[in-house]
Amino acid sequence: MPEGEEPYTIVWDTENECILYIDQTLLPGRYEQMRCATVDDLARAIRRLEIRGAPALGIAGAMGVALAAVRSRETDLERFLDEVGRAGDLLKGTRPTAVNLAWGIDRVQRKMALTASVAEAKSIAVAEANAIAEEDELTCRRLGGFGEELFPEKCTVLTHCNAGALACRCWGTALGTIRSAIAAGKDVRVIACETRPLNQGSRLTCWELARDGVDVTLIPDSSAAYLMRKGKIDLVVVGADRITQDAVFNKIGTYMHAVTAHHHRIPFYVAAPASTFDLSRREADVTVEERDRSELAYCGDVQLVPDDVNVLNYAFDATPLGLVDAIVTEIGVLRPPYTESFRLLGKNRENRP
Ligand SMILES: CSC[C@@H](O)[C@@H](O)C(=O)COP(=O)(O)O
Repeated sequence: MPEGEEPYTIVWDTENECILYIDQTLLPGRYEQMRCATVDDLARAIRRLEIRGAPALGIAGAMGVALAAVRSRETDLERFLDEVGRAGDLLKGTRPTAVNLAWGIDRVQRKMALTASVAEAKSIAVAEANAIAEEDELTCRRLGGFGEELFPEKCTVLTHCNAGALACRCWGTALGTIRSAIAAGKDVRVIACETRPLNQGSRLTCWELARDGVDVTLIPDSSAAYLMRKGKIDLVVVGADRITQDAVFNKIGTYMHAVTAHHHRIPFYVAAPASTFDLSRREADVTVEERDRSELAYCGDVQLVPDDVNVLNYAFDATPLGLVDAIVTEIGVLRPPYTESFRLLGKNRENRP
């Protein structure tokens, strides 16, 4: 990282062989870099959403494998790889819907499996995790460049959750398209949905856009439909946690925006890297993460629901592809019919690591 610049969301600390990350649960009140030196610490940080957002989870998973590797005292290669494999499985279980986490873990483990010694496997693990992090920045900037072409010269864009710099190494996916449109001289205003119950929209999206001087306005999630009806939204752009053959998984509430945008004939776009595609699966094959009742039942120390009432807290929903007007990737903009676009994307991925 160039001196004087802000830290990336998540980086490998070469000197101390550990992970440094911005704790996203503290924002917007505190902007603090934390250290994570064990796989158990990393698993806890991911479960608590201190590290979150699909591409950032991909980097975290990759660095988690590197962490397990450098901390291991095992000298036999086979037993060493087994130990690192168990660490990978533990990390995969922390967030089952966001496919980038498993993707990052598998990619580093595949490279390690080709090595001839423990020492070589350790250095390959660190190198591959760093490569994934560096590629993420290039990917977001490329994706942003393709995405900005979808923006009119002057527009108001609605986004949900946080698919920004904090959800990646930097720049962002959905917010990357917004940043690229602004960098191209377009006049873009952003409407950020608060994203109940954990408020990634108000806490993170508003924080990072306001800091960049972007014109951003916060709304409750429930205002989106009315603003669309009043003609106040020109397009919607969101990120993704997993894209299957038939649906886009993203933060709970995304489907609601897609249906409403479709009703009002407002373009609904998804921005996601190729690593978020899971084209061997369909919507029905994917486990949607359910989170603790406390996230809905409390606001800080204040109880919001009686103890004996059931709470259902899905972290994500799935939007059928029929509601998605385009998917912006680092390879280009995919348009319906997606069967053909996905075939080309799959071919392109075969030629990459
Ligand atoms: C570029 S990140 C895209 C998604 O990961 C984002 O929109 C999202 O749903 C994140 O959910 P979270 O539960 O905060 O990890």
